[in-house]
Amino acid sequence: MELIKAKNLTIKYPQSNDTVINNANFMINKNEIFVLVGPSGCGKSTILKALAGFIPIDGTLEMNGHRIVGPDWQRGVVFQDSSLYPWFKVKDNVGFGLKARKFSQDEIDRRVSYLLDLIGLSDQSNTKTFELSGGMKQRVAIARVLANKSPLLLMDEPFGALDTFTRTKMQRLILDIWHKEETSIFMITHDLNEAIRCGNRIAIMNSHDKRIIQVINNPFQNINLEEVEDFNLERKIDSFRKNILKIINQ
Ligand SMILES: Nc1ncnc2c1ncn2[C@@H]1O[C@H](COP(=O)(O)OP(=O)(O)OP(=O)(O)O)[C@@H](O)[C@H]1O
Repeated sequence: MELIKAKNLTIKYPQSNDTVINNANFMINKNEIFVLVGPSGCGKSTILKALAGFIPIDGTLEMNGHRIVGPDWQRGVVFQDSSLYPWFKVKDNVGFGLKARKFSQDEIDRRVSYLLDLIGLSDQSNTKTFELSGGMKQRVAIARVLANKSPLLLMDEPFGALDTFTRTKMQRLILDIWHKEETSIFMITHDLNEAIRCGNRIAIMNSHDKRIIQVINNPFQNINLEEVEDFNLERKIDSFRKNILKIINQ
């Protein structure tokens, strides 16, 4: 089932004559992880900003058949350095959006406690956010977005600032969250192994077409490439990765 539909999506930033995205056409299904890869500067974040409703577009961009005209709770955004309130307790950062939407304190407490359990930070509920590690902060940022039950999470290099070990753990967490919350995820990454581990489908941009040029099904989701011992499987994944690189460099 289709969640997002982009038809002839074209984007120019105000005060610039350059067309950054030119006639892009793609769709994102309900309950899928749609990962976008491509070279630096090709327009990945611009597409994410359009999906979030942060920037004006030409063409059509719809969610559940309704035009995206601005930011709203239905699309939650997680950036590489998500801006949490450092002096807030962890639980207050997670419940912030719900409070703003005037949910009852009971509902907020219930949802926040469930989410802290989900991200493994129940013990840090009352800790001030600035005291957390980078990986923990990113987990709080994800929980804060999940609190709103947005049908679509938009993630721009969410683990880009984390070390490899923490990153691998976060990828597992995302897959776990995705199973439990039945949400859809649009994720940008520079790391092809991350794309292969997380994505149901991988969308590819190159440096000159200004649009998504191909979307491929990923048969290797949920496989942690660092743990693969089967030589044949490793070869298959390697050839899949090389194919993606070939398309990026086209
Ligand atoms: N606010 C802005 N105003 C004008 N031009 C912009 C703005 N933001 C981005 N651009 C331009 O749009 C193009 C695409 O940028 P974008 O950030 O979407 O690329 P990206 O693929 O996400 O890059 P990266 O992988 O390095 O994050 C670039 O040429 C960039 O300079």
